[in-house]
Order: sequence, then C-alpha cells, then structure tokens
Amino acid sequence: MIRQSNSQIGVHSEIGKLRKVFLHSPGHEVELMTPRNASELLYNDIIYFKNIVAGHSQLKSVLSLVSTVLEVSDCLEDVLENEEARNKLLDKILEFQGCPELKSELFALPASELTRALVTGVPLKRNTLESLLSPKTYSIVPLPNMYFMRDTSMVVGNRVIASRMASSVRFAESLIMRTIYEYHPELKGYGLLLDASKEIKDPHFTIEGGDILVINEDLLLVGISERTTPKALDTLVDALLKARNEEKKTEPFNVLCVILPRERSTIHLDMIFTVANKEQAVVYSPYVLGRERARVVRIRVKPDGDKKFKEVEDLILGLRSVGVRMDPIPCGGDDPLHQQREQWNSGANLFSFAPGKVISYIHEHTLRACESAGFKIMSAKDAVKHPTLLQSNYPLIVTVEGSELSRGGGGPRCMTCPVLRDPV
Ligand SMILES: NC(=[NH2+])NCCC[C@H](N)C(=O)O
Repeated sequence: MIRQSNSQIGVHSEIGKLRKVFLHSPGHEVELMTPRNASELLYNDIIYFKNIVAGHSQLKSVLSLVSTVLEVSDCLEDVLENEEARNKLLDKILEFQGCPELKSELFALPASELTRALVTGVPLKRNTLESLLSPKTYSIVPLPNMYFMRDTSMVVGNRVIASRMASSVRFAESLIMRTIYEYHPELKGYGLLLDASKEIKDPHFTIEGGDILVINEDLLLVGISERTTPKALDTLVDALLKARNEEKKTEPFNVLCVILPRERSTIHLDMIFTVANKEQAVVYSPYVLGRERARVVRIRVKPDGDKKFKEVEDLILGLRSVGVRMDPIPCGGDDPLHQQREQWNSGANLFSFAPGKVISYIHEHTLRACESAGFKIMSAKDAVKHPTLLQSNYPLIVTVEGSELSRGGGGPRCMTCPVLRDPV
C-alpha cells in the first residue's frame, strides 16, 4: 500500500527541497585501512581520518540546517533492538562472510555494540591452526565505504531499491539498509521496488545508487557501469512498470542508459553528471559531449509493457528528446587539464538540497564555471553562521572541504541518500 500524503518516503527528482536524508559520519572503520588493502577496499589511497571527519561534519552541519538527517548507525541500532531484524540480518551477513559460528556471541551483544561490530568489523580469532595460518584479518570485514550512503539503497518514487553491490566488501552495507527499510518504524511499510541485495550469488546482477538519477516522475537516468549491469537494469524497468501499473499511472516512462567507460574515475554515472538546478547540470564534458562521449540508449516503456529502444546522440540531446532541458556546466571549466583533475576528485559530483541550492567540494575551475552559470558561492562555515542565506532566491553553491574525503572515491552526492524530497 502506498501512502501519498504525509508520506515519509518519496523522491521524484534530484533537486526537490530535501526533507529527510541518510548520512553516515565516518568513524574508526576508515582508520583500519592500510596501503596494502586500500585498493581492495575501493579507496584511491589511505586517508587522514581527522580531515575526513572535519569535511564530513561540514556537510552534515549544512544539511542539518535544511533537513532531517538520519544517521544510519542510529537507525541500525534502533532496528537491532528488534529480535527478528537482528536474527535475519546476522544470518545473512554471517552466511556470506562464512562465519556462522559467531552467531550466538554477536546475537547476545547490546544493540549499540553490535552496530559497532558490524560497521568496524570483527577481527579473526587466532584460536585454531587454520585461523592462525589464515591470510584473513577479519571474520566480518569493516565497512569503510559506508559514508558513501548513496550507493547501497535508493528511494525511487515512493519505494525503495536495496542495492546489489558490485564488490563483496560492500555487501553488508546494502543488507543493513534493507533491514532498516524493513523494520525501522519511521521507514517501514513502503514496499521494495526491487530487492537486489538478495542477488549476492549472481555477479551479472549488480546495481548501485550512484548510477541512478531520478530526473522526474517519468524519467530515470541510469549508468551502465562497472557497478550497474544491463541485467539489473532490465529487471528494474520491469519492476517500475509493475509499480506504475499498480499506481494506475497511464503515462509512458523513459529510462536513459548511459554506457560508462570502465575507469576508476567513472565508477558511477554521478561522477560525470549531477543536476544542480531545474535546467542545469554539472557534467564531465569529455564523456557527456565530447568525441569520447558515452553511448546513450533511451528505453521508452508504455503502460501495456511495450518497450522501444533507441540510441540517441548524447545525454543532453537524449534528455531533450524526452522534454527535459539541461544546460551543461563543465566540471573543471573549459580546459581539458582542469577537467580531468577536478573530475578525478569528484568535481562533477554535486548534491542539490533544493532547486539551485547545491553542495560541492572546493574545485576552483568548476566553481568558476558555476559562477559564470549564475551561482553564488559560499563556504559551509559561512552557511552555518548565516543560515538564512540558504533560503535566498538566487542559485547558491555551498562548499565543503573535500580534498581528503574525495580520496575515498566520491563527492557530496555519493555521501547522501535522500529519503524524502518535496515535489518540484
Ligand atoms: N555514488 C558514488 N559515486 N559513490 C562513490 C563510492 C566510492 C567508494 N569508494 C566505492 O568505490 O564504492
């Protein structure tokens, strides 16, 4: 059953005024990384903890001024009080981590300690010859990517997608999110649009939130990438069709699929394209507009299930073909040198908390391009001092310190998972 008014879940755009958002403030789990395991843990480098905490808390303080902020560990702790939730989640995590013998010990922990154990990991006990000689360090691996909340679940329309992560080091994160959506009193009851988290055994079925952009009620942008497969997208399209038919929607809907290069800096679509205002998007021009631009396939789906596939010229024209105007603002400005350097550090990855109100890292050339496109720039520190300026009627970018955060591999959009936005 879908609740419409006083709905506690609902995302119908990338820019609607933010009401509720998930964050995870990075903790000890990111300090457990070493140069040896950084790349396996999906990091570009080991990072300096104090600086990422400082950068992230700037993000959180700005978002707290404009929206309810849900800390995922608080929500996890809440649901772990529920025995059924605790049981199911532990079974799933222990199964894929291959250590069911830890069940009774972990089950007995208070919710706060169990939360900590699940996020910062459980070291392998060296109490048998096998474990003594094992190359593993952990029975349950820590979750240093958890502050990239965007990827592990997403709200599309009034329903939730639990992701199937491409990398096993992130599996537990999506299982945690799935459990929160199923059991948390503030969030439960909305029904899953797609539970991809259960597809752990199928490597061809992966889908992550950084690849899904909700442009409007009838249009999704999806990256087909190292992280999101065509098979998962086909399933999502069918799930959307079914949900829309249940909701008695009579309009066709469109999905624009952007086939991304498989490079470290383009793991998700939101690394090359994010929406900053009603008709403006920050883009990595070489892959959106240039000669090396990504292929884009439009899928048009009618309520009777009829699907038409068509390759379009580029993403901006693809958007035009479905009635959406988006003027590109070039990440890094016009110089290919700055474009590459700033995109690598998540310069195209911005987060909108209202139409024309955006959070970005500090990238000089990208910010200058945004200024030329009509945005004023303000630091997070100033925003906290003068919060009324966030309500101004001009387009505004609030900057957070991201030089260390970005080395985890993502930017402001990656760190946020909107749960509720006002309609635009
Ligand atoms: N939506 C995003 N672009 N997320 C970035 C995630 C970065 C993270 N280290 C990973 O590789 O999974």
